[in-house]
Amino acid sequence: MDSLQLESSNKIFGGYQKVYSHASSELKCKMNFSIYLPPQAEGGDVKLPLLYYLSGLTCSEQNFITKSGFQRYAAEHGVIVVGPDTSPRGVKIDGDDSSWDFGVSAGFYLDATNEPWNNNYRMGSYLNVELYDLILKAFCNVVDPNRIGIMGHSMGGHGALVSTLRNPGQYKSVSAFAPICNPSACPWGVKAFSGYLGEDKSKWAEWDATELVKKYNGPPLTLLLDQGSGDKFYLEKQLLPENLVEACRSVGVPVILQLRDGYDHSYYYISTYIGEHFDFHAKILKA
Ligand SMILES: N[C@@H](CCC(=O)N[C@@H](CSC=O)C(=O)NCC(=O)O)C(=O)O
Repeated sequence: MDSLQLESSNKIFGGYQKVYSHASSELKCKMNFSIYLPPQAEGGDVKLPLLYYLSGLTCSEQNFITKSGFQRYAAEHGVIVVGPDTSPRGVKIDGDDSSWDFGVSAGFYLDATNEPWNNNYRMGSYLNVELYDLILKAFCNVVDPNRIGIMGHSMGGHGALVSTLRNPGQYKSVSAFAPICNPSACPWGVKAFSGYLGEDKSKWAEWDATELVKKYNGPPLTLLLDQGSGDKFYLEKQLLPENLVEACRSVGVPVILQLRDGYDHSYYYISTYIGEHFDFHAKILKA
């Protein structure tokens, strides 16, 4: 683990919540990620399932580990959980900090093709290749490479869905809280995709779950979508889960949409249902 620097380590529910930093070659900057090692990882003689959690706009790796309470469920199920940051950090591109929904902490888990973003904003390759390989190598004694799933929230829900649909078989289970389901058709997505990918909408479709699912040709997959009915971003049509459900149904990809009465977009909502998502993933990853 020479290339990893331990930033923090705290005991919680019998395991350890750690944060590491490393130099990313894709993003050309120093990045943090979190990893929860449940008590079952102690000793390193059992290989455990791994879940990625992708956070939303304005987040770092800290929001999920301090606010969701997921460690209780990860410890119960014996699942390792990794949480990357949401964008490159400290690369200083003009305009990267002028709004909260584009640039810093808003990397959208894609590979930018438009200048000046294309040099650093490569979160798609960072997550699905660089960090993925680094985790398998650095934690090879405890991670089972055949039992990896992914989940996320909002922009991170979009990231979880597109990562799964673009890389068939890499993630065996997927779920999302209040995901941005059809970014080509909502204000957040139009702003991000115009900036990172340019105006050619055929490139947008490559990073849009509602478009990708229509062409999915991989192992059987059930998408678990979770949505609070009182979420202001849902009501403002930033999230559009119904579009993804309709696309799934049109091609026969199983999808579950859980509508949660009165819940908003916050970590109060996520912490209420995170246990159900661990049950969903554990059932698939431990089958
Ligand atoms: N600043 C915004 C609200 C930002 C916000 O709600 N961010 C969400 C993710 S939104 C989609 O990706 C979040 O997870 N925030 C972090 C948290 O700890 O709650 C506004 O002004 O509305």
